Amino acid sequence: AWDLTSLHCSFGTFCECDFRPDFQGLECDLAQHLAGQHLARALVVKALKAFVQDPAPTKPLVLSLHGWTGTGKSYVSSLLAHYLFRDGLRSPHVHHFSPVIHFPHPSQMERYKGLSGLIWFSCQHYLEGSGSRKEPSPFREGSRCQGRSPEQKDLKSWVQGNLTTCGRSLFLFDEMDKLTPGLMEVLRPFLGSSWVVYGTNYRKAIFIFISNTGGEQINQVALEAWRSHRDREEIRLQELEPVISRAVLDNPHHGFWRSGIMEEHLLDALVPFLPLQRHHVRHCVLNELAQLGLEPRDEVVQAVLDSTTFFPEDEQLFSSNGCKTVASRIPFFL
Ligand SMILES: Nc1ncnc2c1ncn2[C@@H]1O[C@H](COP(=O)(O)OP(=O)(O)OP(=O)(O)O)[C@@H](O)[C@H]1O
Repeated sequence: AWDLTSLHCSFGTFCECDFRPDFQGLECDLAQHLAGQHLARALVVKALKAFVQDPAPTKPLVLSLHGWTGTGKSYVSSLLAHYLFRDGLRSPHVHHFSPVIHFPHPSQMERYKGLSGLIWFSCQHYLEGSGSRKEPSPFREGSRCQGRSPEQKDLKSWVQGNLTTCGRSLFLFDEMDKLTPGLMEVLRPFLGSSWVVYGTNYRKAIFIFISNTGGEQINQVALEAWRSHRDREEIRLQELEPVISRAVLDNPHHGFWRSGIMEEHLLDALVPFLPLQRHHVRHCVLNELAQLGLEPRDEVVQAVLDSTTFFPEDEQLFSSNGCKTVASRIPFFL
């Protein structure tokens, strides 16, 4: 059947598809619910605003999110999708890739890259795979494949096809540190300013890459700041950027390894997520209780905190898995 919106989009560089940015809502939600991430919050909002308000960006927006597990990387990505697209994560223009689901076999890398043959990108497979994620994982909000039939495509033509349908597409690449090296090379041309896709303003796309790479180094900077009695909010991006870059460049399991993406400065921002402390975990518990429509009960908050493990051993400062398991542990204490 003809999809008139897609048809219209494919001819119009002005096309915004279901892109309906609501920055006020985003900023409000982040301020209220995102715990302990002053750098990520400021950086993401600033980069997005500048990008979206530019009527003719010279390149797509490319953000790389880094940090320890459970610190809010996927959570922030899901909020971005929610406040940028009318249908949020269900929008047909929001695309999520996870290596273990979409690129599981290193031996088939050439096929994934699109250099030979075709592979199945199965939405159904994605949805079944998402079952392992813990509620309220942002990626479980129903089918983001809705309205799209499973495609038989390689990564390059998949991205290109989606950009042709809608220049204002959002691509989320999860677990970048579990990718077999080489695959991301095919994305490199899309991230700069020279790629030409006929009839499409691909420069309006947003790419978000997520990984734990650099997490240990970020934690170390946060720990040293704490030991020297510096406020966490005094930690600056300039301290973290070089250590994250180094960690990525040194990690052969990271998708950017030898891809040229870092070397050619195609990333617009490295976004650090700091390790979460006890009061941040408390914040997460309160968020979760509110979401469940429950009163903030002290004994529940305390029980969740008591069941959280912290590191390093001496200081017991940072939550071992951030807020990742907060939602799944709350029911035990109700
Ligand atoms: N900084 C935070 N503020 C508020 N809630 C948070 C924060 N970090 C995590 N959470 C909560 O914990 C859940 C899991 O976090 P999330 O999936 O975003 O972690 P992650 O950093 O992507 O972890 P991983 O690296 O393991 O994928 C979120 O859905 C959210 O409910």
